[in-house]
Amino acid sequence: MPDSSQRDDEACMREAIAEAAAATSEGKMPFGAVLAIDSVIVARAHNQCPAAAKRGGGTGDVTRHAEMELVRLFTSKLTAEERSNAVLYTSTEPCVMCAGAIYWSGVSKVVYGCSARQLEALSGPGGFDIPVDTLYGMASKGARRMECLGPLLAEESLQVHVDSGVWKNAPVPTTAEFPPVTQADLDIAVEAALLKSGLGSAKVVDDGVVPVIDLSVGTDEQVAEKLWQAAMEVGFFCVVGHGIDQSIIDGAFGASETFFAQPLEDKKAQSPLDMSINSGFEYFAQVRPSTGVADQKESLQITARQGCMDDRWPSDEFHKSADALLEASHQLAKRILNLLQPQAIPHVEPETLANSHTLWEEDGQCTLRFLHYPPLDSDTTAKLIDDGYWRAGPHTDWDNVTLLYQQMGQNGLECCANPRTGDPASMYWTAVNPVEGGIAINVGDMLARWSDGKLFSNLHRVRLPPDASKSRYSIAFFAQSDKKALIESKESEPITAGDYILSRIRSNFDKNRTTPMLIAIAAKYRSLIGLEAQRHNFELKKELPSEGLYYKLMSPENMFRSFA
Ligand SMILES: O=C(O)CCC(=O)C(=O)O
Ligand SMILES: [Fe+2]
Repeated sequence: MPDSSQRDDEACMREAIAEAAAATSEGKMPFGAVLAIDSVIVARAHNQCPAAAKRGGGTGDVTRHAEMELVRLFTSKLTAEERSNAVLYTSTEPCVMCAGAIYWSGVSKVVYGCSARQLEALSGPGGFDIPVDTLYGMASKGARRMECLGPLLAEESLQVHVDSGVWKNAPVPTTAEFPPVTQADLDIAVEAALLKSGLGSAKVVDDGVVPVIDLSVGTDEQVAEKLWQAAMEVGFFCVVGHGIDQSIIDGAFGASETFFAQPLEDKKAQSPLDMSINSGFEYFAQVRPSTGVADQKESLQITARQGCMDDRWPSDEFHKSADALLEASHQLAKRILNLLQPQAIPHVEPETLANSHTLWEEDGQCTLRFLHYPPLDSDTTAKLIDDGYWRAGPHTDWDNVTLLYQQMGQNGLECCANPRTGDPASMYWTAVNPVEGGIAINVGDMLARWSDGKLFSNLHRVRLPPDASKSRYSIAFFAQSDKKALIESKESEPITAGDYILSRIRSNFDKNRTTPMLIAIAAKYRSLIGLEAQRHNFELKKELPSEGLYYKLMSPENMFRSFA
């Protein structure tokens, strides 16, 4: 039976361990500490070093260990006498730096959870070579003594270290220990695993293997079969013979160049951004979860829903050109979806998928996005590439299919297998260069959901070329089912397309959704993709220097599918 002082020590230690867990949920290193006087907690703190920095993914103040934070906090508030009655509880045996700070703080006793040696089994050698009691013994020779106790509740403290997912030798919990994995969980894990994928060492296959399919050759069945193969094997393909008049495409690119050539203030004034409806002009504002920095682009979003573009058309000419391309793209997307549906979603009525896309109706979600990647001088470009910037950072689209219009000579788009496919051998980037008269097409997450993963959405990105002295223009049409359309997959719960998009936003940015299961999944995909995972994109991004707009982008309320 523990005596009352041991019970008190354990109660206080649990508070220190809770602080360590709080650090994890903020994307910080998993260490916590509290100060107690007569077993009443009077101060608490946790580590403030970003976990991503530990993995080489960012910067951080390395002195912000939990004990340092705590000592700084209470030494400025408590008298010397109060401090001499205080006990400091820390979830893990202090390092040399913190041991020094604790000693100088004048507390009477320090209690630690797991020992540094125990942590080393998870972390690998960590430079904690001098056990802290030896250290205090040495320091207090001839001066005052400070009591040192531990390990205490080591297992509970170590569990927080394991759950944090930051230590390379920590066992990855098996899924058997957790509830079944849902699609939303997978989505979060994959998004998490994407972080820094833009900087990954994946090889680039420049003379890519993106299939080119002529839609005007063969029967519908034959074309459907070719599309299906391409969608299954590569996820990206290029269609020619699609029936869209080149003059419509050229007209839209012309309107795009005219619009983007204007002064920034004019563009903002002509088409003000409303992120809640994903409409309007955006300038270097879209931050990808995979990179944590803004895409080097400006774009104009047109969401084809009633009212979304009211007072947002830059000009009548632009309106006319955009409408023509929107209409033609909508028709082509519907045709492609009709061809894919029998194999992708055999359990729903024919044409259900295609018919779930309306234009300009009450709950339409199709979007046409005009993109411009402005030219840069060579010094700026070199610096941006060095700092991990992309014209468009790696991402998957959230829609059913995307039609992407490119212009000859304006390369840079690359695609890569989705980590969900689970085949590390296919994790390389392939150029998706423009093809004369062709439209690049890719599968998005929504179709992956409809089809229970028979089809996968692909990662893709737009490279910042070493010579970025010329603009790149592209136009993307995102075919997205109407808000009220029900995505009836066989294996996942039915969900409306509107809620699906919202859940993607929430799942990415709701820090409360952190569970050990997600950590396990992220760890699994991290090893598959060979990239650093980061479970707390939202929290991590709060660390990054960014403009106000960025915070708006990150907030679920304000950000309606602006990451597609
Ligand atoms: O500009 C491009 O080629 C790709 C754009 C893209 O992937 C997107 O906006 O989702
Ligand atoms: Fe995209």
